[in-house]
Amino acid sequence: MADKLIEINHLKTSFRIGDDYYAAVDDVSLSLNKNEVLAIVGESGCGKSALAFSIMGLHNRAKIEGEILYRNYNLVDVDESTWSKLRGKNLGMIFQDPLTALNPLMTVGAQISEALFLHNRKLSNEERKAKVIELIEKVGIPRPEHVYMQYPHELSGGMRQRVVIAIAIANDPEVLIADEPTTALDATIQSQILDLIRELKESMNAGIVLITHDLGVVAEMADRVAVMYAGQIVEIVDVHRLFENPLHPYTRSLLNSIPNAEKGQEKLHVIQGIVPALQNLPREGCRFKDRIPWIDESAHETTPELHEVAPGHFVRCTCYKQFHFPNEMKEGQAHANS
Ligand SMILES: Nc1ncnc2c1ncn2[C@@H]1O[C@H](COP(=O)(O)OP(=O)(O)OP(=O)(O)O)[C@@H](O)[C@H]1O
Repeated sequence: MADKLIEINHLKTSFRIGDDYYAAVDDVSLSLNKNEVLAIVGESGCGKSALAFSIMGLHNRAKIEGEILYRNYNLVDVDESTWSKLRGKNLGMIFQDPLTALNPLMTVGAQISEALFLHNRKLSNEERKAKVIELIEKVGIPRPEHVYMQYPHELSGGMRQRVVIAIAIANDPEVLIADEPTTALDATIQSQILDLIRELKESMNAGIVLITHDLGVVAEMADRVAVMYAGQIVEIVDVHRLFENPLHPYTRSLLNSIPNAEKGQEKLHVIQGIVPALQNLPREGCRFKDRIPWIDESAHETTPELHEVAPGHFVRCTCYKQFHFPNEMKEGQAHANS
């Protein structure tokens, strides 16, 4: 695990629905390296947050199997008292919605101060206050002394998200999980927050797991990308190859659904359908197969695996070899018939 901060092996996170358990994260294996941003991307409902919450030990009613190796811990097995030492100290989390992440009844200063106090009792009150002001400044909030005394509702959405980030980085975590950190913000503020996370990555030496459904954010921020579909990783590769040579049909359809000025009026290829509910997921076979019915059944594996098709480029199921968009097929046939 030389450069690996976290190594996840065969992680399965299942929720009880009725009398049975259903896996929202199913046999996920991946690692997070030092100083990298690993993006987890996929449609709503594909299991991104379930994965993030599993890494942070925040699913108290789910059944979690497999391994999440961090230092000499398997985070799947650690008890709550160990978690209270690790969470917020070694592993920080930036939540999606700053309004629900912050306590409306506590001032900004008190909330950041509490995050520091939980893991560092040695600081005097004055030292802690100075550190809080420094953190408020570090996340780019003007007039830190004034903001120290303010309540969350007195700040704009972008400033509130900066406070959430100040809390997440208060104890210099080496792993930072950012779950859709800009979804609740408008476009200008979104890019400021992304700039801030990028700067923090440089200054903190942290590994960042960035959960997003936005491929624009992926292009700007990620070093490596794991594409998730229906609880499974379907492709993992570095960000350059993801955009230049996407292989899994799901990845290709995600990329083709981005509006692009160069494409002009050309129609976007959008794959119909949605991620099935957990109870309706097929227990075997390629989970994406129903959304690409024009691909021959024999192209899919019975038990799809992640194949390393080039160094560091992994793709699930052999169906990627035969995948094409329906219109490409028509063009191909037209050539064949001419
Ligand atoms: N506590 C829970 N109990 C039962 N099912 C759950 C629970 N949490 C999540 N799920 C289900 O697990 C699946 C994955 O959900 P998850 O929130 O991880 O998806 P996501 O990719 O993060 O989506 P979004 O981008 O909308 O947040 C969904 O089908 C969801 O309904």
